[in-house]
Amino acid sequence: MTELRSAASLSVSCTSTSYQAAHSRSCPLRSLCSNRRNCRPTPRQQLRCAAVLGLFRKEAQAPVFQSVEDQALFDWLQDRGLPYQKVSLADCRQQGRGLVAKERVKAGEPLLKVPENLLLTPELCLQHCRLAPVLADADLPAWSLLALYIVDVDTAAEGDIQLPWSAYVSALPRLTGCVLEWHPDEVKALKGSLMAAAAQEILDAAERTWAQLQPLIKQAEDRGLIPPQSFTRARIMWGLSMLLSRVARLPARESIEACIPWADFLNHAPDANCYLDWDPSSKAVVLKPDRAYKPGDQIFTSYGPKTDGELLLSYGFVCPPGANPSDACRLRLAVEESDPTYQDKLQSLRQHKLPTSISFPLKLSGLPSGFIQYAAFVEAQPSNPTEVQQLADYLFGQGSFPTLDGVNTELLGIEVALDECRKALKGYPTTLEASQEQLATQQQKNASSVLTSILSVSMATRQNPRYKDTSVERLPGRSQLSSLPLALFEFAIIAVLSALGTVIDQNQTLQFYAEHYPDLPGKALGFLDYKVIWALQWDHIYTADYFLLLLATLAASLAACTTTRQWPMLKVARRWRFASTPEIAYKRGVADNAVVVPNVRLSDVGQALLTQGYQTFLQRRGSGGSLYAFKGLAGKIGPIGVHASMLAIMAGVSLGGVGGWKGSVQIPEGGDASFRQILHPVIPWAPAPKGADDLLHVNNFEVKYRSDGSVEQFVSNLSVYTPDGEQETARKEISVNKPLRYKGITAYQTDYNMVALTVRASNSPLQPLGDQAFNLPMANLEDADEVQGKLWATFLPSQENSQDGARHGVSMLAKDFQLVTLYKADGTFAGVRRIGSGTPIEVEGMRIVIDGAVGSTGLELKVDPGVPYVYAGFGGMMLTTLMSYMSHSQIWALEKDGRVHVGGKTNRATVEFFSELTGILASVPQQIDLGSNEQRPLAEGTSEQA
Ligand SMILES: C[S@@+](CC[C@H](N)C(=O)[O-])C[C@H]1O[C@@H](n2cnc3c(N)ncnc32)[C@H](O)[C@@H]1O
Repeated sequence: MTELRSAASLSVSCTSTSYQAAHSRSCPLRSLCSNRRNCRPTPRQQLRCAAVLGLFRKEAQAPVFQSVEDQALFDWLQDRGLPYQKVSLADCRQQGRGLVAKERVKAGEPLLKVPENLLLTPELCLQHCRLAPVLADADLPAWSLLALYIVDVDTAAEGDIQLPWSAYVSALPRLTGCVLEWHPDEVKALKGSLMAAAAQEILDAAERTWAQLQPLIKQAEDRGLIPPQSFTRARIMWGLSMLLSRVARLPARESIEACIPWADFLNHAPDANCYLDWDPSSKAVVLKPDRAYKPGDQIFTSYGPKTDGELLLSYGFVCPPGANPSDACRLRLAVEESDPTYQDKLQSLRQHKLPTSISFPLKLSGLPSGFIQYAAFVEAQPSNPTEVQQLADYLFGQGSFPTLDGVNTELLGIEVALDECRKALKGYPTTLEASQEQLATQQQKNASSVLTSILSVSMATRQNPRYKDTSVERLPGRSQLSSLPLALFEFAIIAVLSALGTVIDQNQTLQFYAEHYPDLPGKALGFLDYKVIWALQWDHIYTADYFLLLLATLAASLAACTTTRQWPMLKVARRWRFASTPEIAYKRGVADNAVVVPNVRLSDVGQALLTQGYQTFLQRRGSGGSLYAFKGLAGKIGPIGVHASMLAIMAGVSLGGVGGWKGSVQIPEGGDASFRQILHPVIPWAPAPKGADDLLHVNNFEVKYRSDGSVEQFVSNLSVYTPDGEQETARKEISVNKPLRYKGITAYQTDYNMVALTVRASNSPLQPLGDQAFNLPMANLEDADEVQGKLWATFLPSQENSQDGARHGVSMLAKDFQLVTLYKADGTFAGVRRIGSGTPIEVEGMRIVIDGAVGSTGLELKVDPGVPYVYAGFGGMMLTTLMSYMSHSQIWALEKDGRVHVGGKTNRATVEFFSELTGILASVPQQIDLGSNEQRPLAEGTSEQA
């Protein structure tokens, strides 16, 4: 299909199903092809054609590959018939490359579908290998053939010879971290651990393979099949390490071992319960995932129920501590010599042909068979030899578990096991949650740090305190910063300084502080004088550099706590985590809330939880199932919100402190001033507010009095004009607590003054012609000696210039805007007049009428860019504090052997939670037929993983 008709003339619709009809003559694109008679398109060619025509939208979203090798491999796989994939290759950080869902994937849906011709089997290796002539009679095992061929392809590629499968081999990694790549010293470091023998076994097997291949390689070199010295030991070891980490066994296909390109990009998840296998119906290797995935999720498989040690040796990685339910350690149980029935117990064990001590392999996923019986026997305290005998018969013979003196020996066994496990696992993080959280934050480990962590875990298991909690120690900076005591300490200092800032007047002059905090005996707090205030910057605490630094430190503490603790905990809380064993369900809950409920169905438990407002998720597993339910997730979000709100408040305060402008002014009625004249920046480079050049005009200032003469309110009528004074842009009547807000500038009513009296005074030299009123300026005597409160005064002359040089006239005094008191030239009282009353008074030959008083308004102006943040922060804080009080409760339940095992926990109100859980379980209907596996679907609102 080389020549295509013009795309413009096409009206073909094509589906991916038709695309998958590879090599078929029914390809719908054939109708577009001028060469259609001879057209036998390969899938790759079809794809190219379709891409040109824009027909396959899905394939148009082709994955972005990290390397040309990956791209070449994908092209090659498609050429060889890899069907449309719902997954794409992606960089999965910790795990290297991995497969990620491109679209929704359902649980159990067959994925990948790698066809037969893409399996690299030992037969195929024998067929294509350049050494084939010398291998015919060698009867090599599968792994030797696979390794030899991989190395063959790799070596040939170096000499620019492309053997079949070179696209696959070129995309293989050079290192995996498996034990074949370790330095001998690293292997030696395993001495004493359970892994030492396993590591040696792998190394010995690899050496045996090399020894077996060496003569064959030599023969091939001699016969000129391969270049001399090209198949080195290091290369063969690399080939084997590839197999260790990539070969899959296919049970449904006679358990053959093969490399399965594309499928071998799947990474391992310890809790995955699905394996790659041959699917006879689709004639391909498929993965049926055990859970649903949404686009962007990495698809995981299981490499088998392997311990961390086994994973490390073969694959070069370990799971985070506690995350691998298949991880195992050995626990030795024996009857203690101090046991009063020691001899009787030994005798009974011998009678049942059992050793007097057994080392059991313990896994998080389950206990080894016979462990519980043995533990129960060792721990039980029968009172006489007959009871010992009886117990042994029950436990190790055919009988069921007896109840001994009211003690259920089965449960006793479990208790012993749990106790021993707890002791043995002391070196691990204390809860599974802790390890999940670590998983969320853990960085990718390189091979040596992996080794360190394994060593530390194995040493810690032996309770060596040196090695405890190494993963926590790895992040000292962040963990110290997020420590609660540090944050509380910072808080306390900030609170004390803030309190000082409230008590000590801020932003006053040195003279002010010298007057109010003199360096004299009897200082405030015994030490507080103006020198201390000035030196410690307590005159402007909120903008002092150390105060801002403290705020920044507290902000860093809060941010660190949010990112390293709260956020991972929220992520963990949001994750559905089903318990795979009763022990995990118990362990996730707290001890008091672990319950075994017989004769109920898991779906009924789910139903009961639903009605109590729990989000409930049910996962079916064979005849049983697992359930996870939670409520009150908002309680986990709340603390994050509180921190975010505090950060917003601190950011607002700091911004206001350093990025603001401020100033104060007295403007008489009718007067105006530009904002820029009044305001000055707190720091020189603080940006000017938007309306800085506009004019503030005082239309009117008024003091309102109550009927008893007391002041009710100070009211200023203000306007704002454009800088040229032409256009009024704002107008507002302001009063105390009712400021003017204009383009980020806030003008508060803070003070007032009397500027002049408007009078008429006949015979005064100041009186203009006619009876026109004139303004007589008032002096402010507020700060004069012996004056308390406000007082203004003026003098109205009665003569131009007297001959004796003395000034003749009337003195007028006002304490407020209501009354004026008049005094004669000799200082005697002349009378009182109400301002604006119009009643004249005759003094010093003048007839005086006081028409009014001209006031000036005292305004405090501020620009605080942090205000929106502070308001938002406080609003958020109120809401999120309430949210924080909600309990986050989680419940795990697992149906196994006809019983439902339940574990639950909550972060608050534990007593209420326990009684709620008890009530819920009590409300679940009892079932008669425990054998039935049928599970009713949950009601609406319940998500369910099939
Ligand atoms: C079959 S390959 C998977 C694809 C591989 N990630 C790649 O980039 O080619 C197995 C290798 O993937 C990595 N791997 C798989 N699962 C992992 C996990 N859970 N954590 C860390 N590494 C993992 C290990 O390096 C392992 O040797």
